[in-house]
Amino acid sequence: MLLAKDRLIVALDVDSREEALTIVKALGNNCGTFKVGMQLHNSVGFAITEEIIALGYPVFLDLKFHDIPNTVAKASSVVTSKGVSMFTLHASGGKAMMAQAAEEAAKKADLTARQKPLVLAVTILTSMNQQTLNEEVGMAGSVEQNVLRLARLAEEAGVGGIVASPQEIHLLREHCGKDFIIVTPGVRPQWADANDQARTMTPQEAMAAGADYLVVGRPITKAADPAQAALRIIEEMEKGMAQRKTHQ
Ligand SMILES: O=C(O)c1cc(=O)[nH]c(=O)n1[C@@H]1O[C@H](COP(=O)(O)O)[C@@H](O)[C@H]1O
Repeated sequence: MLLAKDRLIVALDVDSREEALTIVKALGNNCGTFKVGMQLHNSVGFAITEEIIALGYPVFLDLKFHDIPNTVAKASSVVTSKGVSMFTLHASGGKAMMAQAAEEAAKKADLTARQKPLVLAVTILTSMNQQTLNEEVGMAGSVEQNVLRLARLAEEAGVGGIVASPQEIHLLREHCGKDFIIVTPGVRPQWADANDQARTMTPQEAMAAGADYLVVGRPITKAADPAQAALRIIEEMEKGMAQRKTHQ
């Protein structure tokens, strides 16, 4: 049984190795996984992912692959060979893309005796709302309908889980398998700014709704005391997990 702190993923959205390692050292074991995204990866390359793994922390490499199946499958093989624990692709890349990525990652993990990474399909970005989805992107239907459709496609394709906003967790828990992992960014404690996130909930609400992991960036990394902010969030997550148990 994972503790609340093991279910907290901290997004290292910074530009340099030094800034990233300062946060990693400040938080230490007060989070389960560090997320390296396109900002940090494109600034300093794979070296930072390898360095954090060498320090003994799991890394979620969030590069959100979205390309033809062969290209994404090969990229999935590469990131697996680096020893990442989780990585992302866009569910809207389609079933074949997701299935081949999951297959290649599993094959590479076997070949290199690495752990099999959790492949996560991003459904509808948490920065989008009903209006941007329908009017800008041109996807018909509600956000919830689209998240659920893409989540089902991801499950059929054989990836391990999805990324969705906390507001869809109840729906996903109802319709997806119980072992299908739900990772939720767009998490905002009452004391933090929403920034560019549109579909938010507090850490307590997201855990009570049934999230497996929360992704939190700025409320921790931009806090005056990141370790203290992480501890406050973990306490809120614990309360949410306790509520979930009494509901089940
Ligand atoms: O894939 C993600 O991690 C992701 C998907 C999504 O829909 N929304 C989203 O915010 N994220 C990531 O989650 C993190 C959220 O950071 P904060 O908004 O600073 O807490 C960022 O690193 C985003 O790239």
